[in-house]
Amino acid sequence: MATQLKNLSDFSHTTIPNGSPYKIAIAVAEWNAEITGALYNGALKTLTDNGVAEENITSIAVPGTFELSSAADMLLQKHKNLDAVICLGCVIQGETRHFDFICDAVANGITQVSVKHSKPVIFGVLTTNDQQQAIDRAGGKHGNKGDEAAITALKMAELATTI
Ligand SMILES: Nc1c(NC[C@H](O)[C@H](O)[C@H](O)CO)[nH]c(=O)[nH]c1=O
Ligand SMILES: CC(=O)[C@@H](O)COP(=O)(O)O
Repeated sequence: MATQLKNLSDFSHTTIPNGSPYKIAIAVAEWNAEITGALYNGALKTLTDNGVAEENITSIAVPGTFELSSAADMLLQKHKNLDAVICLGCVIQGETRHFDFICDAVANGITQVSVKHSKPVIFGVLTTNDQQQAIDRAGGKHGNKGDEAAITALKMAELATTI
């Protein structure tokens, strides 16, 4: 179902795992900072609301969305006890093909880092046609994708302990 039809931040809230056992990192892109700041605030609140201790959350900033996968790799390399990394960014379509290269690179990069480390690396990246679509998904009428990324991190962290 498309986001247009639903506020996805409401999904599965009844089954969010208790986050108290987990250590989570958040990497956030500085590009489109108003949007990524809102994603970050949503993710942070969702983690702490669900029991993740503040001292168990590591936050770092990177210049742009393109840098998120290498940042996630560095975090997982350095902090072996992390249970998940949440990557937050916002790429807005411009006039050229730049958008496609960044989106492809970050989606593939995050997948590769996740598989390399066998750890959840969450794709909390907005890839929108315009600024309004981004606003709508960063605490606007379609919810906050930062919340969803945090819930996904908790679900995947729990899955890793049960598999
Ligand atoms: N245009 C957007 C960018 N561009 C910057 C790249 O992410 C990257 O930092 C640069 O190419 C250097 O490697 N980043 C975004 O997050 N959002 C954009 O819309
Ligand atoms: C990611 C983009 O498409 C954008 O920020 C770059 O803009 P442009 O393609 O107009 O150079």
